[in-house]
Amino acid sequence: MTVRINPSILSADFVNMQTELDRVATADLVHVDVMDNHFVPNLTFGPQMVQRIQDVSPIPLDVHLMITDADRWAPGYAELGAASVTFHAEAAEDPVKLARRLREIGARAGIALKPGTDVEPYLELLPELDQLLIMTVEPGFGGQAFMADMMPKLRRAREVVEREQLAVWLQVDGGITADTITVAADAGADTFVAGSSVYNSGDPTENIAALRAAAEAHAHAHR
Ligand SMILES: O=C(CO)[C@H](O)[C@H](O)COP(=O)(O)O
Repeated sequence: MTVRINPSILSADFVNMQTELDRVATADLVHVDVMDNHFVPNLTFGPQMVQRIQDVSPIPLDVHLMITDADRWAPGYAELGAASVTFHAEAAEDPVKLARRLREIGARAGIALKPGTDVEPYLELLPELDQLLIMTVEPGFGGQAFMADMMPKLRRAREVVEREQLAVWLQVDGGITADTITVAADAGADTFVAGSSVYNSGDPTENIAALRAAAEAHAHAHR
């Protein structure tokens, strides 16, 4: 199983974004948290900033929209060249229609589930998706503690992906460290978003390598 490490620039220095992107060039995709202060109580940036990130990033963009009215805004992020665009299940009127639109434009389409959102109603949508994001913190802020009680959702999604032989990436986001990543890998995640543990101490390249090694050991042991 391929493991992907996606550093979250929510923990980066926004004033030196180009340098911060270059520091995570050994990762797979850069996770870009778009927050509107409506869907979550925090505000980051919008399409103009993400366009500039796209222009200068050494690796592809994994855009995570924590915004209301995803139907209106999500296609623009696909159009600017993001490799993947993930919206929250509650934020789209018709998640399947929006996922199809994103794929038509050429992006990978993802749905994100907050901790309080049940996975069951979304399992049948998996064939329409390229990735499913199981949040392991309440969306909105970096630096929160990993919620291990989300693992049953992940195991359930992994079960369906394996049974149906789907090429859907299972992503976790929130509180991912070299310790917690092993728990998420054991439960079936293959794509790991990490903000604080990549940027907040030490060297991002070494942190990414440590996360990758820990996840790979468990992803392989698991299957
Ligand atoms: O989506 C997010 C918050 O809503 C962030 O991507 C996530 O929290 C990453 O930060 P950390 O690794 O510090 O938990």
